[in-house]
Amino acid sequence: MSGRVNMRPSNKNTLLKVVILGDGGVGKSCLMNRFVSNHFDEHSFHTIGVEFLNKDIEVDNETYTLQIWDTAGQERFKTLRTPFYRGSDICMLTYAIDDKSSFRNITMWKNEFMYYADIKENTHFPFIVVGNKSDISNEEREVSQLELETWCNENGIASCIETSAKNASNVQEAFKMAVQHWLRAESRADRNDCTYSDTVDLNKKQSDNRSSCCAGATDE
Ligand SMILES: Nc1nc2c(ncn2[C@@H]2O[C@H](COP(=O)(O)OP(=O)(O)OP(=O)(O)O)[C@@H](O)[C@H]2O)c(=O)[nH]1
Repeated sequence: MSGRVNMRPSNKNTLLKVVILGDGGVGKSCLMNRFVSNHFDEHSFHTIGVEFLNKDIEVDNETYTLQIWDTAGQERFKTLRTPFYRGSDICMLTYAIDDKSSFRNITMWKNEFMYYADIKENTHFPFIVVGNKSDISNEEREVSQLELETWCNENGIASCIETSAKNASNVQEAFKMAVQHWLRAESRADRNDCTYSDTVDLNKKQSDNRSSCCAGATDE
């Protein structure tokens, strides 16, 4: 028996909830607007609470509907944003590469997300780290790509990318990378569940109304 079990009808898009977190001013709203409407606002206002937009994306010949939640990064809006973390499929931890303190704070954002989304430690949750404003000059840069990669390695995060919402560099790629990361996490979870079901004691009497993650699996 092989392969992961796809339980959804093939004509339905998978809906993925993506939450974008990071300090106020790093460009979360601009990233979402660049991705959804290919638009950039030089004078973007601070977000109050949360806003969300949907956008379809094709990855590996499958279409996914991303429900993107743009949150308010300012500390005073914490109680307005945290109730929306639960049920997220992907978390985008965002900083601005010309703002070192926003980079240092991604640890705080990760912890805040884990706590309010109720994600257990050691869970392979699909985080992606995004260093935005890559259009700035070298003189203005405060966080190197090496620092980004080192932080991700130390924190067990496999996906990181530098973007510019301003000139659209890597924005599509960041969301695509996020979905690919989610797919890897899903297939790992499926494998773990199937490993469990493979080791069920067949001599033990089982109830008739049991459910199995591997129901409908086919031999290939
Ligand atoms: N140079 C440059 N500026 C950007 C980029 N993305 C956003 N900005 C600017 O950064 C400022 C803040 O952008 P927002 O998208 O509102 O930031 P935010 O993270 O949503 O901020 P909060 O809503 O307060 O959490 C705006 O003036 C944007 O024009 C980028 O890629 N490059």
